[in-house]
Amino acid sequence: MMLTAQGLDIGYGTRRVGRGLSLGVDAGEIVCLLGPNGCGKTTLFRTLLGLIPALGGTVALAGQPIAALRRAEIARRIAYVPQAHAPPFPFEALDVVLMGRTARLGVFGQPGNADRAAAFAAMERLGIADLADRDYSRLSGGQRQLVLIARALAQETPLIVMDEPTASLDFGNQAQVLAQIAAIAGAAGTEERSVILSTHDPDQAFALNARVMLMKDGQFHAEGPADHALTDETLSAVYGLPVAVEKTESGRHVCVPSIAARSSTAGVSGASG
Ligand SMILES: Nc1ncnc2c1ncn2[C@@H]1O[C@H](COP(=O)(O)OP(=O)(O)OP(=O)(O)O)[C@@H](O)[C@H]1O
Repeated sequence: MMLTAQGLDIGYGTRRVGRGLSLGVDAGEIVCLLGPNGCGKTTLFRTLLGLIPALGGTVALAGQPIAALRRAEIARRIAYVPQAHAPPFPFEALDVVLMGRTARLGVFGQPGNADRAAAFAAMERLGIADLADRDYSRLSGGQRQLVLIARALAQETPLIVMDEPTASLDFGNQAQVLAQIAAIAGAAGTEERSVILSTHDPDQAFALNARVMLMKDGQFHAEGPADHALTDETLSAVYGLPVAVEKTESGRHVCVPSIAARSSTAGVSGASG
């Protein structure tokens, strides 16, 4: 197991956001965390990364308790792709990607040509090499997100944690990033790489053939392969409205929320009256 959490209680100081959370991430696996706004996804990620302490339970990386690992040791094992925000001062995009190499350098190490090459290669892989010398703070939200994913790739860790990696991306870039996530997982040289991501789009869990952790109010409501964990019943219960999981002619699963209730009839009677 690349990462295991057992009986994890998460939150901030005395404010408990979730309790009794257990999960494991295997080598090469994609785990998809789904759940409504505020259910605790980001808080769980921060706890798994050791950025905030667990309020109970344990997190272990390759069998070692995260509480006993130094920051640099954690950074060699997990890369974090946070939600993209503009930084307060300008950096070249390539320099942002280069930050992913920092964990691999010694205390006084400066990134060298090999690091710059690795950073640039990560950008090329994501199709954003043309952004390398652009000011990161002036990129679009989607471009910034891709730069942060490149940074995580350049970090060359066995596990990447991504907090809503497609949130600010357009339709085409969402599909591109999903394809990259599928390619990234299970293909890091000789070792297998794992990805754990959160998303608001359950269709993505199907598209990625991911293992799903479906969260509600700080607890796991359902878990397992997408077609097992994501059903009409579980999605309707967690999101609080009727949802139907349907299969398209091409064999893809899509999750369709009910939004029909008022609009059509009200609109028609309003127009005729
Ligand atoms: N620094 C903080 N201090 C105290 N409470 C916080 C802090 N950050 C978040 N919370 C609270 O913790 C709960 C879970 O928030 P979290 O950001 O983990 O949810 P989320 O599932 O990631 O939501 P979203 O889908 O909207 O991003 C929320 O009620 C939030 O208000």
